[in-house]
Amino acid sequence: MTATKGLEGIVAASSSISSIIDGVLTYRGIDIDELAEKASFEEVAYLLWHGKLPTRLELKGLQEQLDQYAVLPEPVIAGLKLYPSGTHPMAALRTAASSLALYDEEAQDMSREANVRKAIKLQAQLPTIVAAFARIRQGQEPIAPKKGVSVAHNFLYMLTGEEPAAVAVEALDKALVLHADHELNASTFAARVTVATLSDIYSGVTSAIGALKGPLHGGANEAVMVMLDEIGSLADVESYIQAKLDKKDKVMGFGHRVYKNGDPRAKHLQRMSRQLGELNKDMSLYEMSVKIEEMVTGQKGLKPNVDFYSASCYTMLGIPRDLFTPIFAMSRVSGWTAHILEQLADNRLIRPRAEYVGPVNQRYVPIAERG
Ligand SMILES: CC(=O)SCCNC(=O)CCNC(=O)[C@H](O)C(C)(C)COP(=O)(O)OP(=O)(O)OC[C@H]1O[C@@H](n2cnc3c(N)ncnc32)[C@H](O)[C@@H]1OP(=O)(O)O
Ligand SMILES: O=C([O-])CC(=O)C(=O)O
Repeated sequence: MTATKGLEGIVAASSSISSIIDGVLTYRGIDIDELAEKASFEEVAYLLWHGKLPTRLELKGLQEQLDQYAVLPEPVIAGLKLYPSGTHPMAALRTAASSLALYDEEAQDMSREANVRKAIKLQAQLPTIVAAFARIRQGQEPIAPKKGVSVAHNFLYMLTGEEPAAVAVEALDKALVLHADHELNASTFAARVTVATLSDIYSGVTSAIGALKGPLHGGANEAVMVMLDEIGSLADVESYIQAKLDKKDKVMGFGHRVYKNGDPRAKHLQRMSRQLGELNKDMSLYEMSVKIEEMVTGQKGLKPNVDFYSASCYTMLGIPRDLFTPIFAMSRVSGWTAHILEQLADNRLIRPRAEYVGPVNQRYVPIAERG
């Protein structure tokens, strides 16, 4: 038995949710380029869960369910108020998402019908948690969700208490579409491993949030912004990035386990970053990002991934950098839950083997003889 480090190239599940074939990403067979231009996030979530685009009536039904479920149980809000100051929003989201199960009477109901309902509940509630926590940590009261508006609109409204600009809603909606699913990435795998023991959907999503938090995965979008803030200006990009490349340090937001010729989502976010810069009449973050890309791609051949240009986009939308990964989670929960439903529909425990590389033929030495 020989281990493959990081399971690179190992096919660990069959799935009909999203595919990456020859560098092309599809959700249920539809090219992400088309979905990014034409679909709303709610349509995409429905597509991921049900394998087909919704009719007008089905979309209306989903909107009504999202409206109904977006309100958090009072004890979950009370819990958010107890977290210590300085708690990272991803840690808060992980804990609060887990606590949702305590107040859902059907948390342990493993029927498909109940699990689809819980997928919609989680989709509705995660944005409310992120926005509520963002306000609570600043000493503000959370804002109740609005009915009849999109996830993107509602999130920006709950964050600021103001009606968001149409252009901001459109940009966030597209970002949510682009982040919704991505085959067997680390957090989705974590979700599938968890529910494959027949644990509940809340446990699966809690595992996934924990896996997304790390900077090699979803946490990279925040790390990109930390880097842009550290650099500070276009004039300082060259020396900063060159020093990183010379030391063989990783430049966050570049490289990918699967895409070697570029992440198809990055171009949409790059375009969005340029457009938001033009709109804000401040091209500095966009220009810094482009310069970083020129250097990293030029010298290392590494291309930007989904986390690179999303950082400048979210900042130009006025979103604090430690909310970037929670925003990723509030989109990806659609994909996680679609994968959980798929796993449970044809379940088998996920339990690979390890290649043992430790000592052999050792004996127990009584404690008195151990020196
Ligand atoms: C939503 C997402 O999860 S997208 C990914 C988000 N993560 C990041 O942006 C973090 C930065 N990128 C990385 O750490 C990696 O590219 C990962 C984690 C995405 C992929 O990792 P792996 O497939 O294991 O690639 P691995 O780390 O083995 O890299 C291969 C080589 O490219 C180098 N490399 C990979 N990414 C980078 C990077 N961002 N900056 C500099 N060098 C890099 C590695 O150092 C390694 O070099 P070596 O062969 O000389 O040792
Ligand atoms: O697929 C991966 O390994 C990471 C990624 O891009 C994602 O989860 O969107």
